[in-house]
Amino acid sequence: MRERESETTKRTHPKIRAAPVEDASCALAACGPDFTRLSSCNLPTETGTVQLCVYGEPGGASWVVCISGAVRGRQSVHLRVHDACLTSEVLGSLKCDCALQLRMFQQHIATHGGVLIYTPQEGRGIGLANKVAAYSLQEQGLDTVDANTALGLPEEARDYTRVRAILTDLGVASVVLLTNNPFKLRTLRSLGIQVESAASILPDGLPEQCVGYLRTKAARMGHMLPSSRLHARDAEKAPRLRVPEECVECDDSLSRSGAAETTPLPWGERDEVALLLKTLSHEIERHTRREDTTTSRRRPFVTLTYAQTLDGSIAGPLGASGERLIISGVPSMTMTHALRAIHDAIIVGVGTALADNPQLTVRLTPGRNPLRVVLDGQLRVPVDSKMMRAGVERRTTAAVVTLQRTLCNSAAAMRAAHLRSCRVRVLAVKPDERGKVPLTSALSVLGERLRVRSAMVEGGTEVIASCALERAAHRVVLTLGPKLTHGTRPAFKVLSERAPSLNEAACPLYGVHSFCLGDDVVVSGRGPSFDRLAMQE
Ligand SMILES: Nc1nc2c(ncn2[C@@H]2O[C@H](COP(=O)(O)OP(=O)(O)OP(=O)(O)O)[C@@H](O)[C@H]2O)c(=O)[nH]1
Repeated sequence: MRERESETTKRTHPKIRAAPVEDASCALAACGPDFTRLSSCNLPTETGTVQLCVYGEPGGASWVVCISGAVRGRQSVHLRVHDACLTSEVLGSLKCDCALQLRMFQQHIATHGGVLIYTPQEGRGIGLANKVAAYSLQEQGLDTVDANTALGLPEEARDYTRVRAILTDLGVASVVLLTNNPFKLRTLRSLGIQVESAASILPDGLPEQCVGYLRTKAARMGHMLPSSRLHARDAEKAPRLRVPEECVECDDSLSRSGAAETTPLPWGERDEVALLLKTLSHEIERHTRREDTTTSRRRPFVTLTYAQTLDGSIAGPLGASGERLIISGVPSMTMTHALRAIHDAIIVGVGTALADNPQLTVRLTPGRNPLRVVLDGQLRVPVDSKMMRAGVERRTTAAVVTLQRTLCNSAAAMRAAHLRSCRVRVLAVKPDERGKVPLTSALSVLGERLRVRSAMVEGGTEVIASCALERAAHRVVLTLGPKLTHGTRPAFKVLSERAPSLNEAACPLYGVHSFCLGDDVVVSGRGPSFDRLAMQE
């Protein structure tokens, strides 16, 4: 019997147990020198003849590779890393889309050439017996993620080190990865595999029974799936994707063509999100150049970004239950992560840090995490909150901007020392007339002391309001989620002490542009700090 059995499962599902570790096909030793090509042949298939190679180590599981066309020394080879799913591919299960994706990619490489790596990592690496135990828990109402964890198993146990060894053996120079799964993209890149871009792979004719699984993959595992596919009644007859902006991370050309007639392009090159990212990167670069040459102030470029419902509620816990209000869909969340990745810092107020305990990292797209900054006049942020944790990184990953007078208090000074010992930078500024940390002072100190050149302001209500009142934003990117919440969480506080009138406080945006992203609408415009001259130089 497995020793690390989940206590939860024992209590709530006494008959369902995780299988012994040996059963899990993921229980593979680290990829060593014994992992080699064992055999190969030409294989005629329904979709064309492929070169079939089997890789493995003595006594280990087989990694099956199908190659179509010439790939040695080639760039942009179309690659799918497909993990075994016996239930779907052999038994015809309708619970997931694995078999359809596999067949779609086989058809794709018959036309375009490419490499299919079929891995023995059944059940996302937990093995067949455990996957079936997880299915059994799903019959009792758990979703695919909770079922794994209830068994005491990780939600994701796949290891792609062998993919690198296979591609090296095949001499593939770089790949276009066909997946909807950002985890795969991140993992392959972190292994040093040259992934030039990702394209999504969305088969037509999805069975209604797999919609719940897809929905969980999108909501809990960050899969890039357009919302049109996530409604049971639409799944089967869902049209191929029509609009590119429905899938941000991955290009959707495969799904639009259905039968894979077109070549996947680098993600989002043509779409609105890519344009926004490009514009913003350009503006940040111009702003930085101007600040470096013409002023000693060094105030960062500021992008104010947040999501709100149609009636103006922003994200965060609601009421006593602490249930989170989710506003935007996965494509918009992905856009937010891509925006984070092009900024040096991300700023929130201490209220948000305490209420939401956000990570503020880049997880749904590739890219570097920004410096996480909290405006915290009383130094209340816990050192073990997610955004303060430095992890294994050596560079400064988090900073707190507090008030000079707070540091005169000995208890607060000790908290500051504790934060510093955890590699969190503590900076202090003078208070504004309300006794709070002024956003513009925080920006200046971040620019001057930490060389922050661009900052994204994400919330909460007070910081958003300060951004407007202090006219600090160079650009605003607002996501509108098509929901009504009865005004439970108003986005803006009117800081009436400082603004004689609402009209005086309101700052207009210029060059406003909007586009649909999944079910959401994104509105972007230049803010009051935008400097046209800097952009023209
Ligand atoms: N543990 C578990 N594994 C599942 C379940 N349904 C499918 N799988 C496995 O999930 C793996 C495929 O992973 P997915 O998450 O469906 O898709 P992906 O490969 O990560 O992403 P794509 O590249 O977009 O297909 C296969 O190994 C399946 O056996 C489930 O409910 N529980």
